[in-house]
Amino acid sequence: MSEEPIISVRGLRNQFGEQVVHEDLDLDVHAGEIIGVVGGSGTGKSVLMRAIIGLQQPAAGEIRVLGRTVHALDAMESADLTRQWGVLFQNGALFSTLTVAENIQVPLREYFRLPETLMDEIASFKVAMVGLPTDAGPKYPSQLSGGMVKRAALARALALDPRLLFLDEPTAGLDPISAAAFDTLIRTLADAMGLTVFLITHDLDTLHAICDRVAVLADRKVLAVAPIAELVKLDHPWVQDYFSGPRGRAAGAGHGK
Ligand SMILES: Nc1ncnc2c1ncn2[C@@H]1O[C@H](COP(=O)(O)OP(=O)(O)OP(=O)(O)O)[C@@H](O)[C@H]1O
Repeated sequence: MSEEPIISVRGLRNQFGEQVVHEDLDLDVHAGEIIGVVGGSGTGKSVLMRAIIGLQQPAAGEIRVLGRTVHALDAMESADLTRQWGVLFQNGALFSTLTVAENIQVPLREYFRLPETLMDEIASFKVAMVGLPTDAGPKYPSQLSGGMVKRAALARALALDPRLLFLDEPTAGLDPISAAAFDTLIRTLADAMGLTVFLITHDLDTLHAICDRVAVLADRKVLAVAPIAELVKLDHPWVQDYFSGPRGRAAGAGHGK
């Protein structure tokens, strides 16, 4: 693990009017890890992700990503940093009027002027990388299954070969078999590409299967960050309900824990 965390959040405060979502929140994410982010509905997982990628201006605190302070960059520095990460938003729809290949090329066109043949080669490579069949490239999103749409969106998020990947509930809405296959894909790609992954999920199987550590959001903070085996020992009502309730126990048992 590198000396400086890839993501470092200190004293973060986010609020909307009177509603304080985060207060004095700290979090470090280390290079090469898959960190799962969990918490009850409305605890601010998506807001935290949006703050880290610069889409939500915090009321206080500092966020550093890859050694740079996210909310203190000029437009060029910001663009330079932004291309180091890929994002799959919660309802991260593809552009419905573009084919899969064209969707993958959107971020490429934003940053580079490349010959069309090279664009097509890159799109084909990304399609293969996420385990889609070759003929998925010319298809429109409406012609794909839910699992294939997620893979295509992942291919788009990986278009610029990012160092960091942000995923907001990537397996939501998938059947268990497709979800497990998607988990495996994330782990395989993360290992192969040396990616650091910030993964918001409610899916206990995902946490057990692929996360190195899990951050629990509660009481406006990151309550704890640890491997699941340690987290389950935490004496906090939400943590106990979540990890040691029937679904948590079943997911743990399914992964030999
Ligand atoms: N742009 C916004 N304006 C006002 N309130 C917002 C905004 N974005 C988020 N919030 C509020 O911030 C809180 C945290 O929202 P967020 O979407 O981060 O929760 P979450 O933990 O990701 O929830 P879930 O698990 O249900 O997706 C919620 O109460 C939400 O209503």
